[in-house]
Amino acid sequence: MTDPARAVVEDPWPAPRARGPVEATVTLPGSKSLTNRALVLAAVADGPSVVRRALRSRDTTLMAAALTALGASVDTSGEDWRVTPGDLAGDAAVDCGLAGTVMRFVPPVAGLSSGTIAFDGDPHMRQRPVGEVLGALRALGIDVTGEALPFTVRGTGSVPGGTVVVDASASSQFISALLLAGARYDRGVDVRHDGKPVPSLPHIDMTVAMLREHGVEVDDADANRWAVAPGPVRAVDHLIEPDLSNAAPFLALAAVSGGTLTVRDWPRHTTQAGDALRGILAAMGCAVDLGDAGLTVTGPDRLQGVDLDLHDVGELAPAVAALCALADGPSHLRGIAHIRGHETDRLAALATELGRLGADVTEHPDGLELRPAALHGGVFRTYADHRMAHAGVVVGAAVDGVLVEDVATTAKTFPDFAGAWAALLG
Ligand SMILES: O=C(O)C1=C[C@@H](OP(=O)(O)O)[C@@H](O)[C@H](O)C1
Ligand SMILES: C=C(OP(=O)(O)O)C(=O)O
Repeated sequence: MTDPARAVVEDPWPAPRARGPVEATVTLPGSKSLTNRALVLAAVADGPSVVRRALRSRDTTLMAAALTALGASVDTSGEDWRVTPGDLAGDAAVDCGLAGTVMRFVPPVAGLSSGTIAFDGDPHMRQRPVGEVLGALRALGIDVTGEALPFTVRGTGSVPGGTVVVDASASSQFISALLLAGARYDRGVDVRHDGKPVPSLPHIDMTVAMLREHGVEVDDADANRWAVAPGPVRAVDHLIEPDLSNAAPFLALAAVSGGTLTVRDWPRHTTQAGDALRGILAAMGCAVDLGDAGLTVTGPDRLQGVDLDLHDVGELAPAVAALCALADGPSHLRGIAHIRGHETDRLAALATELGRLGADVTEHPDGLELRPAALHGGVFRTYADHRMAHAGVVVGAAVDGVLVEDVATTAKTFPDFAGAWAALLG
């Protein structure tokens, strides 16, 4: 399959430097996690629906294409995407790209089709974990061949369902995947986790909340158990919130420049894990205010180091690590062994690339320690990881001569990120 993010990069991007306090208000594109859940739920629903202000990025267009391959009709021509469920009787191929949500959320839907569905993706996607999901689908009565990409799902038009035990310590997406389509299985699904603690729990809460919006009965009263009752998934329209995790580099810009940045339309109540940025930035010394204009962050004179457990919000680690590398005091980021299985091994990548720019970093099995050091320019490699690019540009805003390799990899979740970033820094 094609892998645009891995193209050889001749010209790394000179990350623009903040020459003074950045003062700006930004409107961010929609949430990847909300958009891709809304698309899956729409495809298994009992009628047509609309995903308003859908994020248009590589991960979400791959999801739309995957669901189309499975027989749904997804009209992505406007800002609001119209989804009409449909039955698939033939064979199909699904390109997962580097999208965890496509690789994990679509196979449980493929089990409901009546065809042979072949899954593959970018070269690195073959390394990312999915075997627990595939094993669970087999236990629920689906014919699945393979333990990782490439793998094949043979649907028979219905899935028995039932109780299944998985070890979701590598990714919360294993649980979300089994819940999203579970109501359409004959006996529903009763998913139990057995293993080290599940990371990114807010993302499972997001899945449960959205299922309930669709009229699906979910029992999550006990820790490490989620039961979805069999029944129809009601068609409902969704309005997608801005992507709060992708707000991280923008808010970080206020933090490192001593400026003030407002992200418009920041929800007062949300299931997005990225909302944790408010507490994280406050702990680093920023002034944080959630008001009618949105979320406003003002950077301090001196950025403080932090000791944080990011187990629930691992996807924020790259931008937070970049801030810690620029802080005045030592930092320890813990609880994030699972991010070694993200778009790249993020702990190794951050230790290597921040270290290359002069940061004093120690890599631990489950985190990073960073101590104050004088950073300098150089090439910051991104390993086809959008959030590595976010880390690189944050350092580049504060340090002369940082060149970010393959900044276009940000297209995974953010259209024209480099353009939006450059516009802020003039
Ligand atoms: O369900 C989701 O939308 C996500 C869950 C999390 O995955 P992990 O549990 O693998 O960290 C998160 O990091 C990812 O960016 C999006
Ligand atoms: C881990 C991430 O993505 P994915 O949905 O591909 O797992 C991420 O966006 O940080």
